[in-house]
Amino acid sequence: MARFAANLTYLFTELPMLQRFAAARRAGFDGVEILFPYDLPAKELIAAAQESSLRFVLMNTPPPNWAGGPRGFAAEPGNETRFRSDFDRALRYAEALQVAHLHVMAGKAEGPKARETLLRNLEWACARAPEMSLTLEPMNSSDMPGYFLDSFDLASEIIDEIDQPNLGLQFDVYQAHMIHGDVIHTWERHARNTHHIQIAGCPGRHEPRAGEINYAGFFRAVDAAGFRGWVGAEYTPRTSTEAGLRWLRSA
Ligand SMILES: O=C(O)C(=O)[C@@H](O)CO
Ligand SMILES: [Mg+2]
Repeated sequence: MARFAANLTYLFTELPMLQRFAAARRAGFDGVEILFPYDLPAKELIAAAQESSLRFVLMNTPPPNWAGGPRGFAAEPGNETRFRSDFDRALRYAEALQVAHLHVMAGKAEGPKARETLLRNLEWACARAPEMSLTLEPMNSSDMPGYFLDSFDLASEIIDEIDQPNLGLQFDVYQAHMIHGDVIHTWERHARNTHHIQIAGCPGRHEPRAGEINYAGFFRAVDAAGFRGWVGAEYTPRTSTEAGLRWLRSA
C-alpha cells in the first residue's frame, strides 16, 4: 500500500506555508512535498515537519533564478559549472530536510548535445550524492514547452544508461496521461525505474479519481508491481483543498 504526501506548493494554499504542514497531517497525509523551498529557512521547515510528524518526501533542484524562471538546467550545454554549484546548494538543503527524493530538473534544451550534457551532469550528481534518491520527471509540452525530458521513454533510457541505484523516475500520472495517453501501459513499461509517483486528475490537473484517468486501475497496477514508495498529491484543488480530499479518505 502506497503512502501519500501532500504537495504543499499546490495544496493547503489557503494557509501560509508553515501552517500547511499541520493541515496536511490533520487531513491524513504522512508526508509533504515542496517544489522550491529555498526562500524559507530550512530550520523552520524542519520544525514544522517534526511538529506534525511528517516526512519530507520531495523537493526540486532550483530554477536558474531562485525566485522563478524556467525549470532547471541540467540539460543545458554551457551551464555545467552553475549546475554543480546549484546542485550542491540543493543537496545541502535536501540533506538538512532529510528528503526522500531530490528531483533534478532538466530545463529547456534539445538535441544530442543537450542529451550528452544531461548524462554528464547526472553521472556527476549520482556520484556526488550516493545516499540521495535523485529523480527525473518527464513534462508534457503543453504545460512546459521545450522541456528536454518530454517522454517517459527518454527518461528511462537515460536512467538505464547511467545505471546507478540512486537515479530513478518520478512517475507523474498526470504527465504520463498528457504525454502518452495510456497511463497503465506507460506504468508497466517504466515501473522498474520508478522511485516516486505523483497524481492529479485530467483534464485540468485537479483532484485525482475524477476525469479521464482510471486511478482505480492504476493503483491496482502499482500494487501488482510491488511499489512501496510515496505518492505525492500534486494538483490544483477545484475549490478548497479540504473539500476535495474525498479521494484520500477512500484510498
Ligand atoms: O510539474 C510537475 O509535474 C512537477 O512535478 C514539478 O516538480 C515541476 O516543477
Ligand atoms: Mg509532477
